[in-house]
Amino acid sequence: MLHIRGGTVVTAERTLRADILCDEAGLIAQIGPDLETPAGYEVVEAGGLLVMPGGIDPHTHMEMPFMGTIATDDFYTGTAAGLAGGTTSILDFVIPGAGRTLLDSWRAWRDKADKAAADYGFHVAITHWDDQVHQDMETLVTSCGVNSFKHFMAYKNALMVEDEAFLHSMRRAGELGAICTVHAENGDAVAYLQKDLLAQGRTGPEAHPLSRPPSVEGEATQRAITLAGLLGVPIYVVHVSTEEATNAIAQARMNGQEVYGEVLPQHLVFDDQVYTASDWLKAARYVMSPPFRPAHHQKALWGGLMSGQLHTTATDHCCFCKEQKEAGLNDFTRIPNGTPGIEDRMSVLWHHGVATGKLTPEQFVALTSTNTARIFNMYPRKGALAVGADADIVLWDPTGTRTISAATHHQNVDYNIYEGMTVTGIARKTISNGKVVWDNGDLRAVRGAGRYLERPTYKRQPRYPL
Ligand SMILES: NC(=O)NCCC(=O)O
Ligand SMILES: [Zn+2]
Ligand SMILES: [Zn+2]
Repeated sequence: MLHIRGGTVVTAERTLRADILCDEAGLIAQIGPDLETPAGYEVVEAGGLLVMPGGIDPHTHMEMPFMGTIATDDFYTGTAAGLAGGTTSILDFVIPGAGRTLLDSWRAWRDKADKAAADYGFHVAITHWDDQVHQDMETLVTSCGVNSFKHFMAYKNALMVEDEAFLHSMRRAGELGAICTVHAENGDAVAYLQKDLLAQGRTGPEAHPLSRPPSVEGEATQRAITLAGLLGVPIYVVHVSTEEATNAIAQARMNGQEVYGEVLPQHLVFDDQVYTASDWLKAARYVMSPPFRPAHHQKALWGGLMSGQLHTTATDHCCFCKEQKEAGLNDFTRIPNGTPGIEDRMSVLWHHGVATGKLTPEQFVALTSTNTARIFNMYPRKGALAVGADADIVLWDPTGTRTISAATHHQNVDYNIYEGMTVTGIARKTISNGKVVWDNGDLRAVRGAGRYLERPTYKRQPRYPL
């Protein structure tokens, strides 16, 4: 039981001086100025610190089987690293293996995630369509606490979903009160360009962004929005990385369509120059999809976040070590796609967003926690500092600094994309379900302490006639 004393509470709506009491059940019991410390409560001094809802990362891939290998951060190490950076919940992805049902796959992910140190929920990927998928979607929604499904328009011959199956899935999700999310890149175009580049002898990581130019994302984003619009269902676009996609989302919203966009901090701070490194491994470590873009796209992403046309920040945390990346030494299309970052999302966004004056602290809370909780129907249990909410809280030092390095990070991966970046804005203490789990450098993550987040459905009416 904790008494968080003397801090400045920041929510997505407002900033005020207040104390917070966290009870035995790990819930917020009281918020107010100058509270008395009840008997048996430990005092956590928060003077000079901001007290904010714990971060929620809506896009991670812990121990994901992908491109012939498995991402190295598992549900324990990955969520523990998140706690060190102020993130107290994640939404990960169930990826159905070949021949496995959605339900079996969901159970397998539940087993894997049992060791998580922080709370977690799942989006479930739909990669094809048949009667079993139709049935399992209902079971997942009604009995398994799943209210979101994922669609990959890229990764042809692997995870890619055809438009017809995507439409079936969106209609079904709409009927069930779930939301569809989408990785928007034209997978056919990517496969075509990859083949072309390899035929030209372009085998190195510098060919990766050439195989997935911005227009490939722009087209797929527009297509996803169009298909969702045909059915009158909401759509959430993951890892928006281009001006084209940002504009498509903003335009659709202006037309009254319910469209959400997610941004990764790495797309806000790195450009396509990362692929020009003469050291192969250095460039390969930045191979992720969508790739890093020419610098002008960053301006559009910041603008989208600042104006409210883009809504959440995530990491797409997906770790592959040197030996795994080296699978693509002679062929860039075999480099496992993915970059780490769960530990650094909040600091990088504060440093480049709030400390530079682009975002207010309240917007920071909205973009790192509250909007995700609202979109994926976890609010106000998550994403809020309110009586009755889970006591997932970060005590944030807005002027504290740290230099990011693989030598000191807690992620189970042998590099850090932000290596050497000194950031202002750090998590001094992280509280997960009422327990201090990160205390100024001391990580006290508990294996298995994380709980599965059952997310109820939305009560929505389609906005257009089906
Ligand atoms: N993003 C990435 O490169 N790897 C993880 C899978 C995905 O989200 O596309
Ligand atoms: Zn993706
Ligand atoms: Zn992803």
